[in-house]
Amino acid sequence: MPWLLALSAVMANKHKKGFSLALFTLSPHPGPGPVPRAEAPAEAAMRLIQNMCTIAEYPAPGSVAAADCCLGAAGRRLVKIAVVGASGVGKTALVVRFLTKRFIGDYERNAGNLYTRQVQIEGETLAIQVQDTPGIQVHENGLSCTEQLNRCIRWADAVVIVFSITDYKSYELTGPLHQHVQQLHPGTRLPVVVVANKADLLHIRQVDPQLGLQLASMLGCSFYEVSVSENDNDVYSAFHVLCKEVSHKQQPSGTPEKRRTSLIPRPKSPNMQDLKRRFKQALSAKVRTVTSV
Ligand SMILES: Nc1nc2c(ncn2[C@@H]2O[C@H](COP(=O)(O)OP(=O)(O)OP(=O)(O)O)[C@@H](O)[C@H]2O)c(=O)[nH]1
Repeated sequence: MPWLLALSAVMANKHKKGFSLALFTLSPHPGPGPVPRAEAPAEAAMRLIQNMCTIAEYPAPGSVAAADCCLGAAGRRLVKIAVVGASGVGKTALVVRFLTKRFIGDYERNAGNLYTRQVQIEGETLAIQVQDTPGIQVHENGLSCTEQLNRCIRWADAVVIVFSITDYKSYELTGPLHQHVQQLHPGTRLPVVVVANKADLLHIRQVDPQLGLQLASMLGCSFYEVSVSENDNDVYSAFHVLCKEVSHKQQPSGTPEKRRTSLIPRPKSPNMQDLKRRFKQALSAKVRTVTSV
């Protein structure tokens, strides 16, 4: 579609220059929904692009600067999220829905774009970067993750694992993928949310909602079954929950630390009588030394 190409070109171009796109809608609000049929596609794409502004230059995932960076534009705290899953499950659709509140319906095969927006979490504005990743191919002998994908996972503070309810294989990938994510972050537990997409396609469902829920709770993750094509609230909630988890993790609570230190017993104040006695002893020893000389 030419208008889609125009949008991709703008995104790709910004990308080359190291820019990210940001949408200045901060909190959930009733979105305009899918692009109305009557609107000319080129017009819709232009409106979409105009809604986006560049807020900052960010280092690309994988670079040393990116790895060290935890502050976004204007000194805001930065949360980096990678969206991973099998091919065709709707990763790009999910990211675009989250960024623009729109479902466009036809996407270029993923080129691994990085997007930025701001969100309000518990009264604080956070800059969040969302990395769309190429679909993982499922092989007989398990996961086949490219180095590019591994770099994105290492770069991320949190991960969204997406599967499609119409593709059992994509569901089966979730467990091994979660394990892989955690292995790439040794010594810490990376926040992960599991998203089952395409909930509108009930007639071709292959994955029961209970299965997704059970798996996610076994993995210790939040779970959302969503239809990116029909609804943006659940999509927003999934990202919001993840950002909140990262935000809490980034701020190791000062209060328990304080509480812990206050539990350590203070040394007893020295006994005055004892001090006087020791002082006299020291004094008389000194007098003895002087007289003996
Ligand atoms: N019916 C329906 N279709 C969806 C939904 N989400 C995505 N799709 C469609 O699924 C197809 C694949 O979507 P993408 O977003 O390109 O999937 P992807 O996971 O990024 O795919 P790769 O780039 O190959 O990894 C597209 O035709 C989307 O329109 C949904 O919630 N419902």
